[in-house]
Amino acid sequence: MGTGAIIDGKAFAEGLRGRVAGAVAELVRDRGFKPGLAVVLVGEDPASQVYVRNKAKQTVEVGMHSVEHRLDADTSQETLLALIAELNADDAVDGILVQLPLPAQIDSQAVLDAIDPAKDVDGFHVVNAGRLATGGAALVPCTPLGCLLLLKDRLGDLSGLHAVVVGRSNIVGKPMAQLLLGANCTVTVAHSRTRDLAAVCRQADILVAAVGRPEMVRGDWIKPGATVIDVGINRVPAPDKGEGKTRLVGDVAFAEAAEVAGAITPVPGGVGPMTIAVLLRNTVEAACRRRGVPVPGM
Ligand SMILES: Nc1nc2c(c(=O)[nH]1)N[C@@H](CN(C=O)c1ccc(C(=O)N[C@@H](CCC(=O)O)C(=O)O)cc1)CN2
Ligand SMILES: [Mg+2]
Repeated sequence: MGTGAIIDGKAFAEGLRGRVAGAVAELVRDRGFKPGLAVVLVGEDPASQVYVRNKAKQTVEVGMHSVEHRLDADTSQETLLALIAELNADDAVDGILVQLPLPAQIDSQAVLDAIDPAKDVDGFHVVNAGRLATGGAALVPCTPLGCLLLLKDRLGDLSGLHAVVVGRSNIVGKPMAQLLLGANCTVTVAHSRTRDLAAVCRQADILVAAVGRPEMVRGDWIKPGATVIDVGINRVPAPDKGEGKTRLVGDVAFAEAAEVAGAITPVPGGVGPMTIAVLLRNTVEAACRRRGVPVPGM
């Protein structure tokens, strides 16, 4: 097997943002409303600050209304819930996103479940998770939906393929498994306690790695020709770049895996950029559904 093709998530995300911008322009022109997204950041986590800034910037770039709320790290759950209630009631806000992780004094799921499910553009509310699991009209978590879009773009029909998802988080692993089931894959969910994980991965036509362990999935875990989606974003020391320097790596040992895979997403530039592009798409979808307007093709 030669070197696998690189799946360019950055380019795909750029195309998706262009289609979202087209849909927003159409809604403004023909329906007289502009979708709006509110992002909420609690605390000063540097990575979260970057993500929230990029979300607000890209919201404006596609022509939508953007609202940003930054709260201190010691904000109480009560204060955060009061802000969510305000945003739920604000008609200019179609989507509400609370950046994760939240500080330890806050019960994350309680906050996520306080968001109006119709405005839950992250798809983390228990109602949207339930709808996704039962085939209803859900708002779907952005990262796994981004992975599915990349897979369909690469492979077309996924019916009958064996997909192995490594990781069982509510944010990626579980919704990813639901989406792949919905696309008629045979799905295995593996995790840190799975016995002979390498052998399980070797059965995969589609391998999705979402464990948060740098370069855990090795080249010899991959079936020749498989499509590999690497959700991991791990910052590791890079002494070769100089003292104290770091670099980003995924959950997959990229160079080894690319030798065996049919196609693979890189880190950075693979799944990561899809997350925000899908968030914008979900916001348009939420805005249209709330108003009973057909969702434009994106
Ligand atoms: N409420 C949410 N919180 C978090 C989510 C989420 O979807 N909703 N996902 C992640 C963080 N995230 C967005 O919030 C996110 C992660 C990564 C990227 C991205 O573009 N990554 C780049 C590399 C960026 C870098 O240099 O650090 C890439 O992979 O190419 C965008 C968004 C956790 N929290
Ligand atoms: Mg917590």
